[in-house]
Amino acid sequence: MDTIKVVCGIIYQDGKVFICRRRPGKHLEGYWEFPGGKVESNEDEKDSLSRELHEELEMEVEIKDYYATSNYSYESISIKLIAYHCELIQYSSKLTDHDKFEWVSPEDLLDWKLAPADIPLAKKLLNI
Ligand SMILES: Nc1nc2c([nH]c(=O)n2[C@H]2C[C@H](O)[C@@H](COP(=O)(O)OP(=O)(O)OP(=O)(O)O)O2)c(=O)[nH]1
Repeated sequence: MDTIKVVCGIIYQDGKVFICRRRPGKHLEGYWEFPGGKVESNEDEKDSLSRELHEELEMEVEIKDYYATSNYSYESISIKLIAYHCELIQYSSKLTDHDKFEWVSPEDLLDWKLAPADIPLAKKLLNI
């Protein structure tokens, strides 16, 4: 099975974390995720994350430390989901690939229907 490399941001503002819902028509529609996207070949992970956040959300962040990687096999594809901590610089509610966003307390993350690959990342934030 092919493995794709995906980078995502755990984006904080005032102690809350940003999640967004994949819009209808997308793979995993209706699931909530940490925003990001596929890393192109030879692309630096942080450059890729900045690019995806601009393209999908017109969001600007400061990318901080590497956080963790979650490897997950869906039916037709395996993904290596690489997460970085980020701090929000600027966002004005623009959505393209998603139909909703929320700022949530880390302890409430598991109440949301997260994409399966994201659940280990959310659990790690809670030390469980
Ligand atoms: N961006 C992001 N993608 C995730 C997360 N969790 C997870 O399983 N994924 C999956 C969904 C997608 O199959 C893939 C990310 O690709 P992408 O977000 O660039 O998707 P894309 O725009 O190319 O859309 P598509 O081709 O899948 O329709 O990884 C996550 O937290 N963030």
